[in-house]
Amino acid sequence: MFQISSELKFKVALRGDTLLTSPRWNKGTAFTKQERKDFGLTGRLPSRINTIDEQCERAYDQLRSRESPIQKNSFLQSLKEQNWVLYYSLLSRHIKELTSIIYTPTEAEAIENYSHLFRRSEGMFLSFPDQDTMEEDFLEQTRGKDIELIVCTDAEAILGIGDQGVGISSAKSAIYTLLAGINPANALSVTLDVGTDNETLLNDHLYVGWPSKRVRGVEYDKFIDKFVQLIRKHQPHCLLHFEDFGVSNAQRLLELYRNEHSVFNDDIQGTGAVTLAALMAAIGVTKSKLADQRYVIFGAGSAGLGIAKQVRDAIILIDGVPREEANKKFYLVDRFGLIKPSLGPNKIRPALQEFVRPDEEWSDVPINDAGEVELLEVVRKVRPTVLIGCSTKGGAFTERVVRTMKEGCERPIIFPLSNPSHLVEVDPKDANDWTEGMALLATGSPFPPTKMPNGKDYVIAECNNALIYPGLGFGSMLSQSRQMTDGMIIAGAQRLAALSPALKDPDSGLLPDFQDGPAANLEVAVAVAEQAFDEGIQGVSWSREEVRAKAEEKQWKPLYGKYEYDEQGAK
Ligand SMILES: NC(=O)c1ccc[n+]([C@@H]2O[C@H](COP(=O)([O-])OP(=O)(O)OC[C@H]3O[C@@H](n4cnc5c(N)ncnc54)[C@H](O)[C@@H]3O)[C@@H](O)[C@H]2O)c1
Ligand SMILES: O=C(O)C[C@H](O)C(=O)O
Ligand SMILES: [Mn+2]
Repeated sequence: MFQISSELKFKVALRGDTLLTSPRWNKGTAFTKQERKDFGLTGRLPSRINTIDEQCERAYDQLRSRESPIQKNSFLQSLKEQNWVLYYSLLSRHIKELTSIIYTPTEAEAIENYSHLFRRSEGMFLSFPDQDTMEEDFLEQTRGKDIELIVCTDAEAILGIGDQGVGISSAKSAIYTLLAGINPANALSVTLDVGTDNETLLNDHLYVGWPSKRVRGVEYDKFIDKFVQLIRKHQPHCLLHFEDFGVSNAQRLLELYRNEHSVFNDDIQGTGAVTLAALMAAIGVTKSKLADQRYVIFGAGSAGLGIAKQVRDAIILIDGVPREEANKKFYLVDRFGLIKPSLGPNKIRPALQEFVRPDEEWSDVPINDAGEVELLEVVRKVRPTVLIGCSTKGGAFTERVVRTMKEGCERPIIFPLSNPSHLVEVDPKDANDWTEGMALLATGSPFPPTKMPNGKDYVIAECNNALIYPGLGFGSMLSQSRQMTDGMIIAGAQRLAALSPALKDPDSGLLPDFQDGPAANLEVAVAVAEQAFDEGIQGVSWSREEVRAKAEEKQWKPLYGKYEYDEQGAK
């Protein structure tokens, strides 16, 4: 349980209702008698003074009275709007249970219904038609603030549920606080509203975003550039986290800006890193090497390509394999089947070039009516040891696909990573049954343990980027590196892999449990910051030996401090 720290003291300039309606400063019934007097609250609150434990107990009881996950999500969203300390304190006490409510999978439903559940706006909305005032709008909310983290999205490819217009996902930012201790006052979620091609939203008169088709091409690029340059000008040290951009923009924008600013794309790099960690744990169980695997990746979008590149880079770095040779270990399959040159340039993004398989290799393999090599045929020919899904196609790893894979290798490593839960490429229970308990499994959304043939539970690791991106980001913020380098990301992934419970017991989950997400992300952050020192790109004056102590010191905790009224104090 958290203790009220006598050392935390704040000078606060808000009084009465403005204090009670400030989620950052509100303590509700936990205001002390003295504070009630000093801040004009005595007549505004019932007499009894509660502890944070009592407040959490009450809030948890209220939460439990909501039946469905989406009702619980709405309740927690309201709580966040009322009192940050109480919200994060409650989440911290029930991390595993409540992460699935505020984040994946329930957030998908909240996002889809954003305009109908809308009560109060959160974060910043920068809309295409208002771009002339973008700088003023940005400064209005950020002037005088030390923004360390901006999570931004244009919501074109939210999870696997596609274009959601302004269905904001502020959960990514909340997870930074919950799992890495980022001060929520220093974080900002930004929605870049460039329209939507989602007809349901466009036809919905309650849709709260800009009701127009998506802006694309030069106009889009200019809008994004205006935003990025604004950040470079006014918040040059902040980490810019890109989330859920469409496949035609994600990689491109990352490459465009990553050398100029500390930019991070979660779907590409966060997913690549967490999947690399899970794979390292899996090969620890099978006692093999990354370079010994044959990889089939189904879904060659942001996540699929991010994983291929991340694992390829690790094969080069760790196993010393030349790049060309390492590339050949990957087989990418997308909606048009295996990625090979004869698909033509329209179906192969330039970024996929390194992983295109030669047509000759497939001349003896059956094709479908559209001339494509389907997943089953790829699995038959390649006999992969690793099969990863990030396709948004629920159920794509059929019984035939999984059984065929099992025929070709003893311990198939199968990671169906698409979110939310109903889009999972194979239910882990089925994959476990079809492989007689031999598959090493990890999923993107949380799933319950499955039974092994010997009756033992097999824990399904949650291979979700939330297990690593808060730590990657925190490590970069802590070291004030101007870039998030590949070396920093690999260092984070290696540290996470080293925490795998499967290294001690092969039947345990491949990755730490989400309940241990804060400890895991702290370790990742330390590794990332140390790597920044090793690469000489830290922007701080303290030394590498102090990284851990500085990390612990910097973490925000959901604790009430003592308030003193001061006109010049915080607002
Ligand atoms: N577990 C995680 O941490 C994690 C991280 C990122 C993404 N994801 C999930 O992965 C999925 C993809 O995300 P993304 O960001 O890469 O999206 P994306 O839009 O960039 O990529 C999706 C890719 O899948 C392909 N695809 C669509 N339908 C297909 C089909 N029927 N067969 C084969 N391929 C098909 C698309 O052509 C595209 O290349 C989503 O469900 C997302 O939730 C999971
Ligand atoms: O949001 C998640 O749960 C993971 C990932 O970023 C995704 O897009 O699915
Ligand atoms: Mn995402």
